[in-house]
Amino acid sequence: MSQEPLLKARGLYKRYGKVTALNNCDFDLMPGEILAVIGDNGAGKSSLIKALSGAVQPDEGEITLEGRRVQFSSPLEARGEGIECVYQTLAMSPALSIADNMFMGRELRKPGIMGKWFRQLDRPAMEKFAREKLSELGLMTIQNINQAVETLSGGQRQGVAVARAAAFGSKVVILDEPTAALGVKESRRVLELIRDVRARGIPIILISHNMPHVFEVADRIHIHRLGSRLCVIRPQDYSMSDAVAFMTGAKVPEAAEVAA
Ligand SMILES: Nc1ncnc2c1ncn2[C@@H]1O[C@H](COP(=O)(O)OP(=O)(O)OP(=O)(O)O)[C@@H](O)[C@H]1O
Repeated sequence: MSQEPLLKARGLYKRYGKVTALNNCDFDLMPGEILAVIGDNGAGKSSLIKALSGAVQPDEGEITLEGRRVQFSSPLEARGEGIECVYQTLAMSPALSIADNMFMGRELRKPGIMGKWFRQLDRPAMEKFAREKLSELGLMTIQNINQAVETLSGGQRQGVAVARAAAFGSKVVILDEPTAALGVKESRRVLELIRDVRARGIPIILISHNMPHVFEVADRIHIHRLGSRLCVIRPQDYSMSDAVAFMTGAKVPEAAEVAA
């Protein structure tokens, strides 16, 4: 690798009692790439992305962003550094509108003399921003920005979550199983969104069990096994069954594959 990783982790450990979810785990995300993270159930994929996005704090190890050491004590801190994560369980407020959901926790407020949290919400500005972002990402099938999220289809909801991450994730967008609950058409749209985000120069970490999706969009595939990175492969060099064999331990990668 000639370039420096944008986001890098070395020697991460995360223990939950007797379970070691991350076991001396390394990780590299290169600028502008779609990196898929795959692994068996319980391999530690979610623990890894939670550590990278501030949702859990590793017990040991080091994370660097653009060469600078970072320690996130919450997802809010990671967001402040431009790392946005869409978790498996979409963190949305169903009763709130699309625009409100896009801004959750960082609402725009009108200027005024009062303290920040007492100032009036700037609804027109938030709606304008949400509309612009959704249209940038080709999500204008959503007609009404004030529509409650609970009235959207699964695909539209996922689209809003991805749009939110893409809008605010200035450095890294992390998507945990973004197509898991979706139909064929809706999955397609989310895969297109992922490519759109990359086209804007923002790298994406995609956690997925869906091998065809992974092989379709990923530039590289990080294979996670027993709490750490087993190897990194390029989809054009291996078949899906090779990847599954690595994941499950049925096949052991060569040294060269580990360093890819
Ligand atoms: N909060 C927690 N408390 C206790 N154990 C946990 C916790 N979170 C994760 N684990 C354990 O850590 C291990 C790794 O879990 P993790 O969710 O990271 O795996 P995963 O690869 O994302 O799995 P899946 O594909 O099934 O979502 C598992 O054995 C899991 O039971």
